[in-house]
Amino acid sequence: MMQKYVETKEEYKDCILFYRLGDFYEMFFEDAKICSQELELTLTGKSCGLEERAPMCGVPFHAVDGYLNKLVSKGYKVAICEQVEDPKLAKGLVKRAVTRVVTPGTNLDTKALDESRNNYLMCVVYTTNAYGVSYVDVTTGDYYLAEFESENQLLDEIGKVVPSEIICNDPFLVSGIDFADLQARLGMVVSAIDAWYFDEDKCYDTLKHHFKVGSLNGLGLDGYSIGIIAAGAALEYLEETQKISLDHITKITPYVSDRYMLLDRATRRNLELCETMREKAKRGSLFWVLDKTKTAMGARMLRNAIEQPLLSKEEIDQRLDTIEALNQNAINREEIREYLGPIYDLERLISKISYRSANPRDLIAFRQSLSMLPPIKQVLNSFEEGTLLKQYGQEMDALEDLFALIDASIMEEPPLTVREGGMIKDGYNEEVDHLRRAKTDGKQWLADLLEKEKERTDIKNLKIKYNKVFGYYLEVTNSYKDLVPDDWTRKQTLANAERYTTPRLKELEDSIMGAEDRLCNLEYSIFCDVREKIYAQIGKVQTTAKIIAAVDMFASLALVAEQNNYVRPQITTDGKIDIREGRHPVVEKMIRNDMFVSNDTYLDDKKHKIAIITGPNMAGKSTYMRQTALLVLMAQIGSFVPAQSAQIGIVDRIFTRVGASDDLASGQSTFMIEMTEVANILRNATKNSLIILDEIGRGTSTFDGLSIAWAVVEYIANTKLLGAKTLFATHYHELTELEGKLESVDNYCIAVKEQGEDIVFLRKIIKGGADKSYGIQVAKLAGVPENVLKRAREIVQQLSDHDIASKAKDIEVEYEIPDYDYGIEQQSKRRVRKKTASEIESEKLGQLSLFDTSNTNIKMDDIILELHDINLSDTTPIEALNILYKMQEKLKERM
Ligand SMILES: Nc1ncnc2c1ncn2[C@@H]1O[C@H](COP(=O)(O)OP(=O)(O)OP(=O)(O)O)[C@@H](O)[C@H]1O
Repeated sequence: MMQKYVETKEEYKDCILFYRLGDFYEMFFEDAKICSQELELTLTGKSCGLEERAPMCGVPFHAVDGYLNKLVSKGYKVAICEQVEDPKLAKGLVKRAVTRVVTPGTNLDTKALDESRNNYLMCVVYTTNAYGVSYVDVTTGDYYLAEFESENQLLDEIGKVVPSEIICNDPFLVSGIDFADLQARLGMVVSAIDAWYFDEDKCYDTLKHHFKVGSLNGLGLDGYSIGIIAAGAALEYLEETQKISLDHITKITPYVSDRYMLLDRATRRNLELCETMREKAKRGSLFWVLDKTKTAMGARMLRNAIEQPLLSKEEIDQRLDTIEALNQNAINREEIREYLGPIYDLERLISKISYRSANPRDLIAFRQSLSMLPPIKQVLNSFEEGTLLKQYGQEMDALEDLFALIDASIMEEPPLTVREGGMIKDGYNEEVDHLRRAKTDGKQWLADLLEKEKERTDIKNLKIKYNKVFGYYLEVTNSYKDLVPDDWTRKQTLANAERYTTPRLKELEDSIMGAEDRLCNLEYSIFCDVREKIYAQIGKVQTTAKIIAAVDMFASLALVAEQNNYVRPQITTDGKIDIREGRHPVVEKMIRNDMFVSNDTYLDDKKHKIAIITGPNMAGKSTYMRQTALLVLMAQIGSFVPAQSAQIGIVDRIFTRVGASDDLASGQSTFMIEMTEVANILRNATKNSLIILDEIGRGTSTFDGLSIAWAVVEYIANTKLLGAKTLFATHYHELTELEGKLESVDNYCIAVKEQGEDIVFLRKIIKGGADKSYGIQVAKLAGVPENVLKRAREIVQQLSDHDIASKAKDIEVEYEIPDYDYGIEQQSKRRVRKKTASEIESEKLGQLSLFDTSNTNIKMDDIILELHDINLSDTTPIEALNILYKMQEKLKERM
């Protein structure tokens, strides 16, 4: 047995092997150690012919689901090895085989999954210069494919889809994506699968075979090639590892990127669309505010809509019309929502039916859901001709025949198991009724026999009992033992009773038990037949489920709009964003008593492209900018928006660069991440994009930061270069000078009121630049000790006496200094460059006079060698000062 085990384990090296032994799944060796730790199981041992006993632990077969889910949710893959023949009939060792491999992306146990999100398995295939991607949710049958040219686009897609598991071919792993990092950061399992899965011909054949078509032409996949490979490989992998029917995957949808607004992964995270940045929680996200859906299907559709704002005015307007129609008829809306309440997850139920694991209770849940369809259809039909809702009403199949079928066949409260009978309703099948009667009549037969034997033997407390081992028997307590007649046969002796059978009792037992067995088998086959009949209509059920999801999503958006006083945005294509009295949808819910202060936004693609926003810390700059991005995004998903009025010119992309991101695990410095994101924005934004930049340049020295920020604004403002609409928050007040210099830049600030030494935040955005930073006042609010504040005030005073910033502007001094970035050979070569910010700052502080090496004949090499790793621009002024000071000391020594 252990030898067989080792052979099987060899085949499933990357999985934990659950090896079925009787009523347990056992794990051995390393697997046992992992499981004992992760599942808190006792580690025992088993002799296995080796010197040491094999570490072993096990879980009971009937409770396996919980343990499986625990392992899978921790990112393990589990191979289930079952006994595939009846142990009683086995000659020698019982045959065993792996029947399923459970992984995070293929978990079918819906109890373990978040119902408001899809559980995707993503397959990525990398060829010379493109990525083919496909993602499948086995629990719903959703199946997509896409193609991307760059790694960046692929990572954005991963950020959108958030699959639970990625499978890929080898080149993908070596193409530059660090999959261990991906695994750690995104918490998803990434693994390479065999190359044969990606064989092009085989992938085409897999798809043709699955969709039962002679060619792929009819599937709408024209123009896709590598995407098809990913799709074929994904399907093949599922077939191989799951060994379940995949018939519920009835269509494949190509992802059409020009239908949706492009949101990169940093923006998704920064805008907290479906989860918050830090806690990764739903509460505090846009989804949290907008989700009042009643069904799991509706929640998933809403989440997908939030992740994919639209670009077409027609499509957006159609959604807005739908919400308006629902709110003009709030009674209908609430009626629909009431009917939606009892609807279970039809998509996941029909998938369960498709892979034949649905039990009778699932069918009852299905029936209960179906019972709500006719009234919903009726309400939908009452909407005006031409509306989407009316269209849904007309298209929706209320599936009354399936309801009638389950209603007539399956009992109201059936057992969970399918093999023990008690599922099929009386009157549905004649033979079932007949066998049931035999069962009840059998009881009477037994009662009659008992009476007769009591009379004959005079054993007063004679009983007929039943157990699984002995079947029916007569039980006599010891006090009556002497009265037992000769024709009874003893079956068992207990401490104070004896058990007997008689020929007649045996006869009755046979017919009763026979009826029981036949009934169970018959009920099971009828149940399977009902399940098949439902399965036969899977296409209709899936279409109806999508309509229900959409209706639920719209009803939710409508209700949220009404409850929170949102307005319908006016969607245009003129590039103008004109929001009056806009509010942040999440922050306004988080703060108490309607304290949120609304603000206007005006941007266009001509004279008001860029708004530079200054104002003290805590004033509300970030909130304001995110609010603008969120309102545009909400409008483009077709939702009403929190404002008094909003005119939204469709944007093709939203980019954000906000605060420190949580990419620290990737091993990059904060400043490096900041600059990477800025670079990404400048490379990918178009003149129709909306860009949110929050304090860029903050991560480096003041002057470098200011210069970068300045140059970025210039670049964006220049129509020939970029010309995108931009909100730019900054603490560099110097940037406000750009208003005069660049035509399309406006200054705004968030107002505060001074009250003695303190400030009061007014949260109102007004024209003009802020005059002060109020950093110390905010530090006071945060509880920084008074003596620190006092000292800070003194330093501010000193610094402003020097007025570094204004003098810095005039400095154009150029002097010779080696460039540290050059190779050793070139280091003595003198280059001309301007002073760095740190040097100027140091100079102005009067603590160091800058040295000039031009009149000395010192070779710089030695000093440079020591300073080689130090980049001045990455240091604080004080550090820069120290470095320069050390250099000066060394120079003095040499001189
Ligand atoms: N319009 C508003 N109405 C009411 N409260 C607001 C408003 N805007 C912001 N706030 C509150 O002020 C807090 C600080 O806002 P925010 O983080 O946007 O400030 P900030 O100016 O970006 O600060 P910093 O420059 O320090 O990053 C928010 O958490 C929010 O609770």
